Formats: sequence, C-alpha cells, structure tokens
Amino acid sequence: MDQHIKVPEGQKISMQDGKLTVPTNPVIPFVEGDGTGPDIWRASVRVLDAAVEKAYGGERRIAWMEVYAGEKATQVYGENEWLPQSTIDAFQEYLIGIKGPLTTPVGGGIRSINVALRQELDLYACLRPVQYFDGVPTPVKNPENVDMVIFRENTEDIYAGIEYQAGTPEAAKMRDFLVNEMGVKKIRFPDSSSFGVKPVSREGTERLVRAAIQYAIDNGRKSVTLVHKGNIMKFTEGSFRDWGYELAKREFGGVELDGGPWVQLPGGIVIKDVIADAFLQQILLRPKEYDVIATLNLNGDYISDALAAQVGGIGIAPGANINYLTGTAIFEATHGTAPKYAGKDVINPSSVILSGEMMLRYLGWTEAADLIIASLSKTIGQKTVTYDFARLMDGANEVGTSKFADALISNM
Ligand SMILES: NC(=O)C1=CN([C@@H]2O[C@H](COP(=O)(O)OP(=O)(O)OC[C@H]3O[C@@H](n4cnc5c(N)ncnc54)[C@H](OP(=O)(O)O)[C@@H]3O)[C@@H](O)[C@H]2O)C=CC1
Ligand SMILES: O=C(O)CCC(=O)C(=O)O
Ligand SMILES: [Mg+2]
Repeated sequence: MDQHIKVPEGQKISMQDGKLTVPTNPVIPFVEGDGTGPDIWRASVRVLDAAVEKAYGGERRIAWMEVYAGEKATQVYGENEWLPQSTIDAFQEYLIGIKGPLTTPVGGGIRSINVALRQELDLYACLRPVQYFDGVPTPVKNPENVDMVIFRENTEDIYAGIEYQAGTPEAAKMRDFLVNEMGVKKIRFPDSSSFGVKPVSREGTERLVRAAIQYAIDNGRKSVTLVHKGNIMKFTEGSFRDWGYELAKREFGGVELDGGPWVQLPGGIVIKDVIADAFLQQILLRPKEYDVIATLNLNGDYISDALAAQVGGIGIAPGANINYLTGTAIFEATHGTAPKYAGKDVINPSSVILSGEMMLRYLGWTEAADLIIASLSKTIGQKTVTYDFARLMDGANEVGTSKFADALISNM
C-alpha cells in the first residue's frame, strides 16, 4: 500500500482450502468510478452500510478503503496513472472489492481499465444474474420469464487487446506474415486493413464452463447453455462449444442426449448450445428455455446489455468478476459511466447496489443481502423510482439518486 491509500481499522478477508474467512469488520477496497460513478457510489455505500447495520445491529461493519483507478487516479497519482499498481495490489491483498464504472475512449487512447483489472487479477468469470423485480417497467410482455445467470469469460477473446492499426508498420508486418507465410488469400483489402487477434484457449474455456456448471448444480438450475458463433469462428468459438461439452462429460459425468451434442448430467441438468445470433432472438421469444449461460467475452458483453433491457435496463443490472480458485472478486455494475448524467444526482444506483448485494451474499452476509432485495422490491412497488423507470411508468414518484437511496433505507 502507498501513501495515497488510507487503510481503515479492520481485518482482511482470506481464503483457505476453497473457503472464505470473513471477519466482522472486513476491509473492502472500492473504486468510486468516473462519470456518474461518484453519484452512484455515494448513494450505494449508504444503502449497503444501512443494510449491514440493520441486519447485525452494529456487530458487523464494512471498513471501506478507497483505492484509485481512472480519472481520479490521474488526479491523485499524476498524469497517465490510470491504474496504479497499488490499486491492483490492494484488490489482490484484500481479496474482495467493489468498483464503479470507468471510462474507456473509443478508437485511440488508453485501453480499458475495467478489462485490465479483470486480466491483471485473473478474474476469469464475469457473473451477471438477470432477474425481474415486480413492478419494473420493461419493453417485453412477460419479463418475469427471464431468469438467467450469465457466465462471461473475462480474460480472453478479442478483449486481449492484440490489435494492429491500419497504416502502421505492425499492421504491414501482420499482413505480410499472413499472406506470405500462412498463405492467406482472403483479406479483401490487405493494404488498408487493421488486424485483431482472438485468443481462446482450452484452459480459459474449461475454467469458465466449470464455474457455470458448478453454479447450476449448487443453485438447483435446470440447464447450462453454451452460446457461441462456432459456425463461423470454428476454432475459437466452435472449440469453446466442443471443450465445454467435453468438460461436462469428463468432469461432471454427463452423457449425450439422443446421440448428442447435448449432454445431461446425473442430477438432470442439461448442457446445450446455441449459436449467438439465434440466441439473441430466442431470449426475446422463448426466454423460459434459458437458465445459466456460459459464453465468450464479446458475446457476454452484448448479451448482458440485451438481457438487462428485458428486465428494465442497465440501471438494474449487477455483476461480479470472480476467480473461484483464489476467491478474489470485484463486484461491479454492467453499465458504464453514463457521462451525460454525471454530477446531476439523477442516475439509477440499483445496479451498483445490487452488485453490493451480490458481494454481501458472497461474504455469507445473507441477512443484509436479503434486506436490500426486500427494500428494493418494496420501493419499486411504491413506484418511487429514478428517471429511467419513471419515463416508462404511469404514476411514478420520480426521485433522484440520493433520494432513491433514502427511500431504500427507510424501507428496510
Ligand atoms: N464496467 C465498466 O466500467 C463499463 C464502462 N463502460 C464505459 O462507460 C462509458 C460510457 O459508455 P456507454 O456506451 O455510453 O454506456 P453506459 O452504460 O455508460 O450508458 C448508456 C446508456 O445506458 C443508460 N444507463 C447507463 N447507466 C445507467 C444507470 N445507472 N441508470 C439508468 N440508466 C443507465 C443510459 O440510458 P439513457 O440515455 O436512455 O438514459 C445511458 O445513456 C464508455 O467509456 C465505456 O467504455 C461501459 C460499460 C461498462
Ligand atoms: O471496459 C469498458 O469500457 C466496457 C466494458 C463493458 O462494456 C462491460 O464489461 O460490460
Ligand atoms: Mg458492456
């Protein structure tokens, strides 16, 4: 830790033999986030603290420790310090943390700090549950039919950031290698192409699919669907599917259903697959047929926002980045910085609050997590909502970010 990080009084969470040890006042690092991040964090931390206080009457308390990433890191640590090493070290050392959204420029500029954190800490599973809360306005007729849990591979795929920009010597070298040494003839405009590389490994796929299947078993779910575009990207996305099925048979005792490729586990869970474009229409038309989803990084990014829309939008879409082997986890919303609303105290904090709820559950602080769910349901039931829900709701009592947090706390 360096002089910028003030370590509060509290104890470290640890993991031994696959089990977390959580003290009564764990130190939990947090990153506030860019854009609307500060508005959301101010509201969220009050709700999380109130739930813990209410559930345990002061016997448990989170000792929050601010660490820096994104724009605030450049203010605290200096220009170009977007992700200080001490931030990565803090998340590693204290095991469990939470973060707000961080800006990534399009085209040039820095690569994603969000993605960098996941890769640096090897948080290989991006877990994004998508469930419906009664009363939330949505564009679909039966949003309650959506109850899915996305496991998005978080460290590979085109998010590895291996790209060469058109017109650079690196792109020319890549083109020459592909054309001259690999005999590639299908690059339509070789001299003006940028190139990207998509690494997808057996290890990366297996640990992600393993986590998804284990989750399905532990939580009594019905199926795990491998979502891929393996008809086109045969050796990356197609292999993801094949390795997933092989793992289900080899490690979980799955047997092929009607000659395959679908597999059934001894407890009845079905492992199936669907091509990504078809999946995107099926989740609208036949959402009941999908349960746990295991997919690659880019597909998971698209699917997360699409599914979130079906249950009310990314204002209510939580998530976690987890390494199940070390226990390291950073909880964060699915949405980004929504910069046009920054500093206006209007944005919906529910995604970060529900990410915090997932974190409390991960700590085993179920009573506090349950209080948050109950109070969110009650508050939405009273039609006290932020702008995003209010604009789709008749008779809404529209409130800002901080007032919404007040309502959640008073409804606990
Ligand atoms: N994990 C992370 O930190 C992520 C970071 N990003 C980054 O965020 C920046 C902005 O990305 P952008 O594509 O605009 O996506 P955003 O998710 O930031 O926002 C897109 C739209 O989604 C709605 N929205 C987002 N957050 C909320 C919320 N809390 N409550 C209600 N509605 C919400 C708003 O819709 P409306 O306009 O209809 O009100 C908003 O304009 C980029 O730099 C991107 O890289 C993006 C995703 C994840
Ligand atoms: O890192 C970013 O800027 C975007 C990440 C993102 O969209 C996501 O993780 O869902
Ligand atoms: Mg996204």
